[in-house]
Amino acid sequence: MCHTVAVTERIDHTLRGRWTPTTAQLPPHALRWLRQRTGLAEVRTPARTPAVPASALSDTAHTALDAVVGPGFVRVDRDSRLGRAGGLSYVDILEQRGDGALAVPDAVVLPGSPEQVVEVLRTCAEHDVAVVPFGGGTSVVGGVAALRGDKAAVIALDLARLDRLVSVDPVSRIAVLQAGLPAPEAEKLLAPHGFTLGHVPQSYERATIGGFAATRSAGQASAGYGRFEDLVEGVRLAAPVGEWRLGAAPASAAGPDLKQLVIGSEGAFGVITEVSLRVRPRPVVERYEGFAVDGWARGSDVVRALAQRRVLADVTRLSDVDETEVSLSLAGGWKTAALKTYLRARGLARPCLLVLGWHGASEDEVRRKRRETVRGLRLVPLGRPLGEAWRHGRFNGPRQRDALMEVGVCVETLETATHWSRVSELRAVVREALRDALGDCVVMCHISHAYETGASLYFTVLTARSVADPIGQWQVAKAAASEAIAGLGTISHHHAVGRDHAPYLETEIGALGLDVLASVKRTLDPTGVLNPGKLLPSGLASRT
Ligand SMILES: Cc1cc2nc3c(=O)[nH]c(=O)nc-3n(C[C@H](O)[C@H](O)[C@H](O)COP(=O)(O)OP(=O)(O)OC[C@H]3O[C@@H](n4cnc5c(N)ncnc54)[C@H](O)[C@@H]3O)c2cc1C
Repeated sequence: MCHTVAVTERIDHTLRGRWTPTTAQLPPHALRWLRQRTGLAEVRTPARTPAVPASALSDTAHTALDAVVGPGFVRVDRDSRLGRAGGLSYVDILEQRGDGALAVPDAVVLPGSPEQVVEVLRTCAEHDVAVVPFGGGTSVVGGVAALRGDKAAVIALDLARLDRLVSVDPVSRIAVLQAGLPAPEAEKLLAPHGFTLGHVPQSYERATIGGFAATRSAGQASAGYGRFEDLVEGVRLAAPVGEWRLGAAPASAAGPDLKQLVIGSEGAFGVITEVSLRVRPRPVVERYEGFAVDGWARGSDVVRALAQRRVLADVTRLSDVDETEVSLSLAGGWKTAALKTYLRARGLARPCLLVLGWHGASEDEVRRKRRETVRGLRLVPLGRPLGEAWRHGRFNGPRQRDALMEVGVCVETLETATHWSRVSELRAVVREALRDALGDCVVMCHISHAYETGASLYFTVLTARSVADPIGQWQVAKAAASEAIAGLGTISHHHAVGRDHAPYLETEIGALGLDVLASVKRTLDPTGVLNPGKLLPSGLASRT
């Protein structure tokens, strides 16, 4: 295990003006704590500028694409191409820092309408060009890696120009939104109609409507508003073979729900151009509070009871002992010291932080919902400031990651889900696999999505980054964790499959499941131009 601190340049994740530039600095006490726990020492490894090869897009393909989207919307300049080279996983960021080979698209193509998307796909199929649909580019599973498979070139199909609110049906509470709309813009367009989607993942600032649908995303308020797929009423999909529209009614017995073949298809079957979504009245009151429970077992029992009594707060998030300790250690200051004293005084030897948040149309409604949630649980209340502090900092994760990476930390997350009877076992085996693979490391876990039958587990890992092979170091740990998960839980609760989980998909859906998906792909994308190497393991789509 390497024990180093790498002082590096920062990577700017701002794309199209979205994503607040990093300002977070690690305070000295946090750095001291990290050195103690992971053995960091200090060396300098400045980021290198990644190599950008000449574009392999042929002149004929370029001219044909120009004819579809209009001049200026096929871009081959270095900055446009680099800006769409990969997503935001730890490995993506290492590659963007020059650690490892970064796949750069040969061009960025920006269609202006759903019809143009169909034409772009046909043109790409004709000219042997692979297509990577690109929404906000926040994938953390290699979903937007610019892989060309066996094609001559690869484009990033940037959906930024599909940015309209197409219609609102206030009676049915349905809005049709174009796929390239980033979440904050979608909310701005819905607000004058009095509606919200209530979908707030940590990648909210950059992620798009199409990206949410394509990855089966889950937001922080999933207990109240549902996962993204629960909001989807209908989809409009562009495929190389033509257009497919699905979702005629709120419920249907007309055979299997084919919409579900599109939701979660990760750009491998087609490009989602519009989504009909269930919208809800915007909440007037939001209230967040912190609570503590003693130990993980008791904490997960509490969340299970809430889910099974169907009184989960709209936001329900339980940190394990390690995550609670790290939050308190990194926060520092006299307030944290007072909180630790208070927890000890209340007899909590192994405190786990529980954040609960309720949304409603009035103070009365929120008070009623709160009463129903906390009734009979004997939680230790930590007050509204702690809940508000969580809300205030809830998009800070990526910024903290940048600050940690800057001082030489390997920091990454992974997530899964399972049934309640296996939640604690799954947490234990993943922690053990990560520790065996990484040596000195901190592994934290929380539940942020709960269901009557089970919950998601979200892990964050911190260790000293290997200078010699930072990507290999994480890949070994990720493989160990994925193998530990196989058979006990899902390979992904909300991050999707992408490139990184594709080798493990068969363990979850079986060889027959892979064949079903491959045959759907062959029907919609017969020449296999769409997102090679994502969702389905490479080569599978062409298997007969
Ligand atoms: C810091 C951070 C926090 C995150 N937190 C959460 C979280 O709380 N919850 C959560 O669910 N996810 C989270 N994610 C993961 C990610 O934000 C989601 O997967 C999100 O849904 C991706 O949206 P996007 O628009 O950025 O899609 P992209 O990253 O652009 O694309 C994701 C995948 O979908 C495909 N795709 C994109 N748009 C379309 C389209 N219109 N049609 C067909 N395919 C398309 C891409 O080809 C790719 O395979 C997080 C990511 C980061 C970096």
